[in-house]
Amino acid sequence: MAHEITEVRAMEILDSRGRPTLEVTVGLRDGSIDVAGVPSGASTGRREAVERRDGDPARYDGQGVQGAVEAVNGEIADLLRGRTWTGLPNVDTALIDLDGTANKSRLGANAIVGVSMACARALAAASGRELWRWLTPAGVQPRLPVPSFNVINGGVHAPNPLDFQEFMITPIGAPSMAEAVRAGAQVYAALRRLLHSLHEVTGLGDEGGFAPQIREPEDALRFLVTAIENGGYRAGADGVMIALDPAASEFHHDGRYRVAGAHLSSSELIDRYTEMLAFFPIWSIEDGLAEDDWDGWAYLTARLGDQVQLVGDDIFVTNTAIIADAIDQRIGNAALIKVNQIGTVTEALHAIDTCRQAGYAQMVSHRSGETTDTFIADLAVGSGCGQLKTGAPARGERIAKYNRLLRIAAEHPELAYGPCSVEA
Ligand SMILES: O=C(O)[C@@H](CO)OP(=O)(O)O
Ligand SMILES: [Mg+2]
Repeated sequence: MAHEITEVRAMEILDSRGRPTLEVTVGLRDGSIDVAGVPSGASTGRREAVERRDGDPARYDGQGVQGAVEAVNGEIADLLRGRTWTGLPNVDTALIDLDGTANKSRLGANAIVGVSMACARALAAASGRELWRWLTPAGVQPRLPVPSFNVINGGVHAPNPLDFQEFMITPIGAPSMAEAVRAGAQVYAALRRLLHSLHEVTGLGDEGGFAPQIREPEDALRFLVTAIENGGYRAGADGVMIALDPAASEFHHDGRYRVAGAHLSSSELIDRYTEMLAFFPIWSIEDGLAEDDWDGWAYLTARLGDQVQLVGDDIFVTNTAIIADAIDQRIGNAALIKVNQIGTVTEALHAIDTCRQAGYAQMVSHRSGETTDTFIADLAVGSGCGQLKTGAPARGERIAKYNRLLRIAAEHPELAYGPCSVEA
């Protein structure tokens, strides 16, 4: 069904790091009106869609988004308003064409993604369906995703010497969404008690995980296993497993990986992962190597791809063309899906579909800078991908997503839960 867009506007709001971002409102002739908050990354891939920042040092240290706001209120509103649109792909294609660059840098990916998300919401409302249901592609079974809670933060997300960025706990063995969230919260509480007892600081990183003053990744893994057990769970496939996002592009310099003072080659870092897999219940490693190290990734995938999920984030940037190349070259076996990394909802759904066709798993993801927007919870459910990472079970902007999942689960007991997207 076609809809006339009658209203498109944006304003500057703050994200969870206290940096400006956009809130976009889209309204339709039938009266549906909806809003989206735009997230923002810190460890960004080189080939991501580019967010537009003002650069005026007098405003928010040059981080303002007034230019992107003006792009929405001006050029984009002029394009969309007063015209009838047959659906979101139609709107998203028009936005891509209007921008005219390969990386959405002219209007700004932050401007475009906000419009795309708000439009999706307004169109869903007009159809009388919940967003997750409206987002579900034909032939796909929606499902509740297993959550990965980022409970120890390092890298560029925390002021500690830990080089690996994210240490997540995934309640693989939980029987339901509600029990998975409960497990996340119990282990998080147990981890806080453990760190206190060790006189470690329990200050938080950008995604709400603790930021202890440790530097060896294995120390963080030991903390996690102890916290899982202290929280009353088994560390393993029938209980709570561990997912890592080293975000290796951030510590890759001059062909070497700098981990806790050591300068490792790709294969030495892969050896280190192999040892970690032998000693700890790790089921997923994201960005285990840098985005430019495709040879290393090929070797990593050949060595560990049948034992562990290998997720491409910085290397794939939710870009269907790059993912298709990676599939051809047997690089990784899963993709992280971030809507703002590619810039429109339609393209993110396309990336998910490309993965599904090739048997690559998909994990929908937040950004380290977030608002209380819960779009990704609906996207994770609607796409049927089976996996979502959205930070610690703490801090409002992360909790908003987990609480949205709890609400969907409570209202729809018919929805399956769990991480088996590839077969779905
Ligand atoms: O690397 C990542 O996966 C993300 C989200 O956790 O971080 P950022 O948003 O800073 O890119
Ligand atoms: Mg990542």
